Amino acid sequence: MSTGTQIRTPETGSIGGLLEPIFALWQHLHQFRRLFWSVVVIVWFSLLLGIAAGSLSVSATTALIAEHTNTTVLIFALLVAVLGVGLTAWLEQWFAHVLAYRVIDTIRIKVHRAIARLAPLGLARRRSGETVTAAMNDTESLEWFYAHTAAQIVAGLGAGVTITVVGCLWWGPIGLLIPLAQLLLIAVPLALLPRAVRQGRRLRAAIAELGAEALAARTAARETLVLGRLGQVAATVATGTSKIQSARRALSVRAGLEQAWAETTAVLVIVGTLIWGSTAAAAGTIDPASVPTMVMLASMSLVPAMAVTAALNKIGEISAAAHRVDQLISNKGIRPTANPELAQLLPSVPVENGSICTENLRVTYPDTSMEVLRGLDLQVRPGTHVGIVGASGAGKTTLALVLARLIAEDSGTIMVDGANVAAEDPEKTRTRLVLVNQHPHIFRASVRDNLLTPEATDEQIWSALQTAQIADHVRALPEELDTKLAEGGTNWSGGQRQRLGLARGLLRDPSVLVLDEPTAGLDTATEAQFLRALNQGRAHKTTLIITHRPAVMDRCDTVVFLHEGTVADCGTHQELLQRNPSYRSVVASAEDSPPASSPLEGGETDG
Ligand SMILES: Nc1ncnc2c1ncn2[C@@H]1O[C@H](COP(=O)(O)OP(=O)(O)OP(=O)(O)O)[C@@H](O)[C@H]1O
Repeated sequence: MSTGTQIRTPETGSIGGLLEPIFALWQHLHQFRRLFWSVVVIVWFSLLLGIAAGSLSVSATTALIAEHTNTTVLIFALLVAVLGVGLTAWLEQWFAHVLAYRVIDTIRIKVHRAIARLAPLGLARRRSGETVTAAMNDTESLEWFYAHTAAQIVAGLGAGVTITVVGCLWWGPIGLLIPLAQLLLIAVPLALLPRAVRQGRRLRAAIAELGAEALAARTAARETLVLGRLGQVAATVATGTSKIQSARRALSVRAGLEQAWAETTAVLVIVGTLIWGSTAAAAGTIDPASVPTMVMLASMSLVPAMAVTAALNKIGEISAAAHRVDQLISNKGIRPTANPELAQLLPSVPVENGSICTENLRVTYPDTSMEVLRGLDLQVRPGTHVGIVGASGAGKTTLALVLARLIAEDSGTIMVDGANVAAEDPEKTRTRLVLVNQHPHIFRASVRDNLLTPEATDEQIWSALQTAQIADHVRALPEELDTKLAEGGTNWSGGQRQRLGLARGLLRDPSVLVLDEPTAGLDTATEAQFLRALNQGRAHKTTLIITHRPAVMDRCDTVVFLHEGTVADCGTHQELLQRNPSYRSVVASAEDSPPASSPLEGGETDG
């Protein structure tokens, strides 16, 4: 079963593939750079204080055993260092998480904006649900980077350099062994980074795929049962789960190896220092009392590298999640925006409420090369009811989407009410031109709230419900307009949901109403009543009706016949039937096919 998930996750991992998403993550930090550097300083202090506390504890113990006079100073310094460790640990947790939550909040907003940009494409391809599942999981997993990785790597490297400098000042050139030991410690995690990236991508892709499958199984629950595909769904879920398990297993094996290497290296460094210190003490080159401190310092000098290793351990998975989020955020979709310069260049034309004019309109969907609208010229006179007819794939819905400014044109002009829509905010155009989908979304809210026009009076609401042929049904509900609907409108039939969607559009009373297959879920009698009511309710107002139903075509003032993204013909239904054989065959095939109905998911059609 394919997921249709929007985000691609290449299987190959490389340092370039790792660095690009990590760089994108750094960019999100820019806005919070002060907080970030505060965390770096806190972690840096925390690491150094830890090293100091460890070393001081050994020095103090040695001094106590040797009954030196300066033990009080050492014990006091140790206490300060221990308190410092506690304080910085607390501050690190606090500040690092504040930083992480703030950055994640901004990413979440960017993800939501990206989804809003892509949703109109999702309307046509019904894939936004998968995108949301993947994007939200991936975004959450970035918390680890901002809270436990980014500042820790920078501070770890900084503390490593500090220790090296101190070591060199103290022991001379022998201090240069410290960075060598640190490099040795992080050598394996660094060498395994490309593998970590590959494993991370495999895991994130498997998680997203399973999420998408779960969503698809929920959406297609009825088809699954009716067509006896329950076993297949279970098998798909089992395959997805085992893919996640195998990806996690590979990841743990690698992470375990890195950890084992780090710990072995640390032990080797400690043992090496002990042997060297004891030999030097025996030879009388150094004070034997300084050997324990030296060993402790050697082990503590690896703490920053340990911190870097721990952070590198997760970096592959983080990079994969970042890659997916970045792909989503940077996808521009084809959402139109206003061009204010155009507004100044264009001569002001008289406003004709309800007029539509397109010239040489061209639209191509992203990630495809096929032009869907190919130089479409359309003229709609104000106050007319116009049918948009064409074979499946002719571009009817695409025309509706571009008119409603949900997707952008490649080129060409669109004038609505005499105004060039490219020059104005799409939101403004949508106050004058309202699109009603064939499958409207029903919110978990009252009928009234579902109409999405809070300022409407009860009288206006009932009139819209009446025109949409749903008033009787609402009147029969226990609390009429205040009756709560289930999420997705699952306690209503498909036809009822569709009529509620129609009422939404009618209530807005725009100068242009675009209806996508408004009667597809209605029986013939209800369709006739609806068309009569629509003619009365929107007399002298422009209505574009995308339809496959001959009865609707016949009621329209004009029918625009689309063929392969252009206007092939235009006239009344009867005129087109007489003169256009292609139109005749489209109408004939519509008559032959059973009435289109709403999807089975979550409700039944009453058509
Ligand atoms: N989001 C999308 N991405 C890529 N191609 C798309 C997308 N939506 C639609 N298309 C393609 O654009 C063409 C026109 O689709 P459109 O939905 O506008 O046709 P239509 O005339 O409304 O068809 P129908 O009567 O079957 O609903 C089709 O070939 C379709 O595959």
